[in-house]
Amino acid sequence: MQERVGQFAIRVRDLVVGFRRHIVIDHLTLDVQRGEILGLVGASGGGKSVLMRTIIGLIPRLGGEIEVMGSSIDHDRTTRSAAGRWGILFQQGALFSSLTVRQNIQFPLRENLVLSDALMDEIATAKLEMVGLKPEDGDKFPSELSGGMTKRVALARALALDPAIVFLDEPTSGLDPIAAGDFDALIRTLQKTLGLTVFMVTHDLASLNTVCDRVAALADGKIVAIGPMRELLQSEHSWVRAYFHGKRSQMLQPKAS
Ligand SMILES: Nc1ncnc2c1ncn2[C@@H]1O[C@H](COP(=O)(O)OP(=O)(O)OP(=O)(O)O)[C@@H](O)[C@H]1O
Repeated sequence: MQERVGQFAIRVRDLVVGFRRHIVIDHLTLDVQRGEILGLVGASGGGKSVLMRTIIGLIPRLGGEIEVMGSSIDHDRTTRSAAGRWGILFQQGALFSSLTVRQNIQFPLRENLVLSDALMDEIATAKLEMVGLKPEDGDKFPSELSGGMTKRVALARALALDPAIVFLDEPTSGLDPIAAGDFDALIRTLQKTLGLTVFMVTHDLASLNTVCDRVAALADGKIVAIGPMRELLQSEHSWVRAYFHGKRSQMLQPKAS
């Protein structure tokens, strides 16, 4: 099939990443389509975070090519020039504990733009609303937030610069199933209303089932299967089969009547 120009938010070709003699990502190729929610699964320590951090230019690569929204990613020059192209939600939320929620959301704005205080406040209030929080939550400090609220604030901060892509590292970890389901619904709503591309590392089988358009499985440093969840469930790859058809996964799947 001929590829349309601009169809991909992220294109990774033949990527190699390693530390000393330890190769973590081994000639990996991956396309993420614009506007899709892609879930990335893989064994613990298998390289999911390394892949995500390499795509956003935080880790240098040993070989291969990375393109994000049509621009190639260069480890040394990425951080500043990339501002606004993507937002990131790290695993623990990573909010600044000495700043209020509002100041946390405004942090990327202050770093990258020159705006009046009034406009900054307006933007922070709009982002809070976008993630289902109240304007008065903006005055709280991170220590006063529940786990679910922390994730929402971290998401609001990731959205501060109106990015085209958001990277989410295990967004529902540590949340109870109801809060996790609510967060999944929020991600889906934002993807639909803002046309976001979402790259999500997750172990959460419910998220993979309900939110992701496609799921990519990382094993042996490569993407060994990619497609809608129903296709992943049919994969013959031994690790993918063990992941989705192992005892714990079976418990989550409805029993045939
Ligand atoms: N800065 C670093 N220096 C050296 N080794 C690293 C570094 N960052 C990651 N690694 C190694 O790379 C491998 C992949 O780590 P990574 O954090 O990407 O795994 P993961 O798939 O995200 O795991 P988990 O699901 O447990 O979070 C591990 O062996 C880890 O020790």
